[in-house]
Amino acid sequence: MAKYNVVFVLGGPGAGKGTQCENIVRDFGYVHLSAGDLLRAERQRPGSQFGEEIEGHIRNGTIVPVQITCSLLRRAMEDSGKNNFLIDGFPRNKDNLDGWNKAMEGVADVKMVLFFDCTEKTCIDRCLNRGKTSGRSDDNLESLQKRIQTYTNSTMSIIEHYKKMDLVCELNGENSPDK
Ligand SMILES: Nc1ncnc2c1ncn2[C@@H]1O[C@H](COP(=O)(O)OP(=O)(O)O)[C@@H](O)[C@H]1O
Ligand SMILES: O=c1ccn([C@@H]2O[C@H](COP(=O)(O)OP(=O)(O)O)[C@@H](O)[C@H]2O)c(=O)[nH]1
Ligand SMILES: [Mg+2]
Repeated sequence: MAKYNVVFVLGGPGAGKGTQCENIVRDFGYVHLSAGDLLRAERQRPGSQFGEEIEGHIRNGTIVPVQITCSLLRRAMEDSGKNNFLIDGFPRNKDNLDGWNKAMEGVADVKMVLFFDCTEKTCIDRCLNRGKTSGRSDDNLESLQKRIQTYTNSTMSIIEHYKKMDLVCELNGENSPDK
């Protein structure tokens, strides 16, 4: 049996992944790892050789190469000393999926995928609203349009892949956070 249990949490930008992961942590005691947060922290780390590359992808709504993201996730898992993880915002494309499968086979089992389904309009409205205080370089209309495009063109097929494996639990992202 693999050492780690993983639930992937997917959905468009602003679908509520981070919000619901916090709720799940509060009620069920998983460790929440946001791939985006880990990448933003690595971007800020003095001496990081990946800072500029990460910032370019974030601003453009494109996806950072899996070697970088998967190493950050794996290190965070090891450093936590825990076994059950919510991995939020990953895998986002086929490169992510293939890289994860290669690196984590026998190390982590994907038990389930939580998919927050949300309309484009809600996603955009929420991220623009979040942008008023988030300070994020990608919570603006131009970046958001690219992020939605990446989500439609690259991430949806990953959700489909896990649907075929019968691992997806689909939730309505339009609901209130409590519901
Ligand atoms: N169900 C919801 N209804 C209304 N606003 C929400 C809901 N879920 C999250 N939000 C707000 O929308 C923004 C994006 O939510 P977040 O959890 O960061 O989404 P994601 O991680 O999927 O981008 C945040 O400002 C958050 O407070
Ligand atoms: O596995 C990941 C997760 C995030 N990102 C980058 O980080 C950005 C922000 O991701 P995050 O999940 O924080 O955004 P959210 O969907 O929560 O708004 C994405 O658009 C990508 O550019 C990435 O390249 N790989
Ligand atoms: Mg998030």
